Amino acid sequence: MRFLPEPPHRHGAVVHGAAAKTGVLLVNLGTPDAPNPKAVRRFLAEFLSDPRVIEIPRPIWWVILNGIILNVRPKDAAARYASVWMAEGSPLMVWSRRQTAAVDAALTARGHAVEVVLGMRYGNPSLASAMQTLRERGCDRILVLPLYPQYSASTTATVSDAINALLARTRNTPELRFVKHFHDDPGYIASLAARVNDFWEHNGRGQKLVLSFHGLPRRSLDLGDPYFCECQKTGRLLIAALGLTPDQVEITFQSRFGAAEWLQPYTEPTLKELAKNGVTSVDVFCPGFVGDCIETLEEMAQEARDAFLAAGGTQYRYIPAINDSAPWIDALTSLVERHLQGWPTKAARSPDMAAAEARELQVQREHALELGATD
Ligand SMILES: C=CC1=C(C)c2cc3[nH]c(cc4nc(cc5[nH]c(cc1n2)c(C)c5CCC(=O)O)C(CCC(=O)O)=C4C)c(C)c3C=C
Ligand SMILES: [Fe+2]
Ligand SMILES: [Fe+2]
Repeated sequence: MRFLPEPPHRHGAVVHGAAAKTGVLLVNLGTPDAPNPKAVRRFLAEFLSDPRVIEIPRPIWWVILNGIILNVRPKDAAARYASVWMAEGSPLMVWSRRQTAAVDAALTARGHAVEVVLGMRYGNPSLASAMQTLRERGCDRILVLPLYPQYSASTTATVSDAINALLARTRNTPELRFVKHFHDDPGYIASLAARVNDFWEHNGRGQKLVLSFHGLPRRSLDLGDPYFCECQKTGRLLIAALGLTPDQVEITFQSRFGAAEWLQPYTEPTLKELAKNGVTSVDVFCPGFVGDCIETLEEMAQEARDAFLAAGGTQYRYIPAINDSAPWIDALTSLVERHLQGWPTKAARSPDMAAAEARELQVQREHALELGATD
């Protein structure tokens, strides 16, 4: 077993971690580095090789992935990514970065001295680089918060898998906490409701509100994954917060991938059905995505719109995700704060103490160099 290099530290009289800090690692799925087939292929190869995502026996899946999917999908997906790419990059990256910076600032404003970084499960910035950043900043306690409100093995559990795999190669491991989900968090629900109400205030209300969640293979539900039920609960709570009745809303599942049955009802067929049944205007919102990304901006705001209008609908409006809206940043900051309870996070250090810590860090670096550290 080869261990990852340890950052500079000191033995003996100085207690390890005397100046240990608390880190917060926000994690999202990840996205290609560029909207071109090569970058998309690299991203999809990593993502779709994860056995938590595709639960098909490896030899069979390897042939399908490398023989078909990675030859066909990147070109088409690159064009779809290009259609939503922002000046600063992929929407998922842009919103994740803004959320990270905003939570960092909000925690500081609330008096916490913690390090907040962003890591992506696939692609960049990798979880390895994010964990390394936290180590270099002296974090010996780390709170990991996957930015998925609803737990699923294919999204949330694979984050803890990856972090634990990194720690399995680390000698001096940090103290760790994982947030499992926040599908029923009152602050999250309130920020969803605020987004929808705000949209309606400015644009009026459509006949139906469609709440579309990312899908999963139906089999995951049968095997005990709570994702489906958590989506339903988020939907129920949001409907209540909006003061609506269930008949004014459809809860659906999008982004079906592959030939197997996925969670139902499917979003696009439901939209077509609504149009055929005389519903002419719909408002579409995706509560499971805390930031807009290709799945919302391309699939929901473009593809699904075309399908609804082609089926006879006349007005289709996509309501943007909660992104960096003030209520959501506030809710996310409170969520972090709550999960940090019991860990020292306050910046209650005098300038003298800060100077002493800086000197100590310098001594530790020199000491490590004497010992021949190379990192
Ligand atoms: C919100 C939760 C998500 C679940 C659950 C989820 C499951 C899941 N996804 C795929 C396949 C793909 N997903 C893709 C993009 C994508 N998926 C999520 C979130 C969930 N996925 C996000 C936030 C994104 C956007 C990434 C971005 O760059 O913006 C893609 C890539 C896009 C495409 O080619 O269509 C695939 C493929 C599976 C198989 C799965 C569960 C088994
Ligand atoms: Fe040491
Ligand atoms: Fe997905």
